[in-house]
Amino acid sequence: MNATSPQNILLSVENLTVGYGERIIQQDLTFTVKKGSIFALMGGSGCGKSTLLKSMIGLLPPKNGDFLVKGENYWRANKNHRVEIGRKFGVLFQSAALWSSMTVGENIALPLQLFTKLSSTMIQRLVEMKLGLVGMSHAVNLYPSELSGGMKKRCGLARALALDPEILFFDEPSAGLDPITSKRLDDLILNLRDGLGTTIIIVSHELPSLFTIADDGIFLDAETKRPIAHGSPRALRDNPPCELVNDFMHRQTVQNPK
Ligand SMILES: Nc1ncnc2c1ncn2[C@@H]1O[C@H](COP(=O)(O)OP(=O)(O)OP(=O)(O)O)[C@@H](O)[C@H]1O
Repeated sequence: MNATSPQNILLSVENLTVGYGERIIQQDLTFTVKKGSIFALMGGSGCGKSTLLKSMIGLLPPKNGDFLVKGENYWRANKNHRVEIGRKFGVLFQSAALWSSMTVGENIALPLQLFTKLSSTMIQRLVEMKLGLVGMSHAVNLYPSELSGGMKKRCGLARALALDPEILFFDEPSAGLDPITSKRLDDLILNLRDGLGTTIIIVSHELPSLFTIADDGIFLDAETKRPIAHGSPRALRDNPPCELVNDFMHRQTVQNPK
């Protein structure tokens, strides 16, 4: 199958406009995400990356345009059907958003209890399996307050994986992590893509991480409120289409000139 054939397209964003109230944040957003790719939403602070992500995960209805998931029109579907389509999604927020009053194991069990009819023994097994995937089996009985930032991220990821999502959305996964922990998270994300075939949409400012893991993406501009470049972070770094993209992609990568 050709890499860009329609069968390979998992998500299509078509002429999407997103914003809050009367305020438009981004418009004319048109792009596709291929199955099994790691797709980056890039751009400077405040350009609207998280706003677009919110529209893609069902938290913010778009002002215009369409968002198709495997050919199904997400926002034009009725609410029940939209929830059903959303069952394909897993989300990891910047804060990991674990419930503080529950242990890690209980946090991961919650979506399984809410959305499946599995027995408690089976749920327990799945919790152990998901924690094993992110290397956090030992944390099953710990509370979020007992975890470091990196551990919280990995447990948040285990919860995002609870329902075997086809599509994972990450909002700034590396924020606040040291470079080694951040690199481990990159490896984990690559393993999910390569091992489970998960498609990943990622918002991140971490250029080294984006150059390592992302194979496609879109660059949003705050001033024109439009996307100004498409392509992988590596391609945009090596062949920037304009000065803004060039500055963004090179600012942190020019190292040891002599
Ligand atoms: N709930 C909200 N209501 C109104 N305006 C908002 C809301 N959330 C964000 N904004 C505004 O939308 C614009 C885009 O914000 P957004 O968080 O999407 O940008 P971003 O590209 O993700 O930024 P950063 O990289 O700094 O996280 C900003 O001007 C912000 O102030």
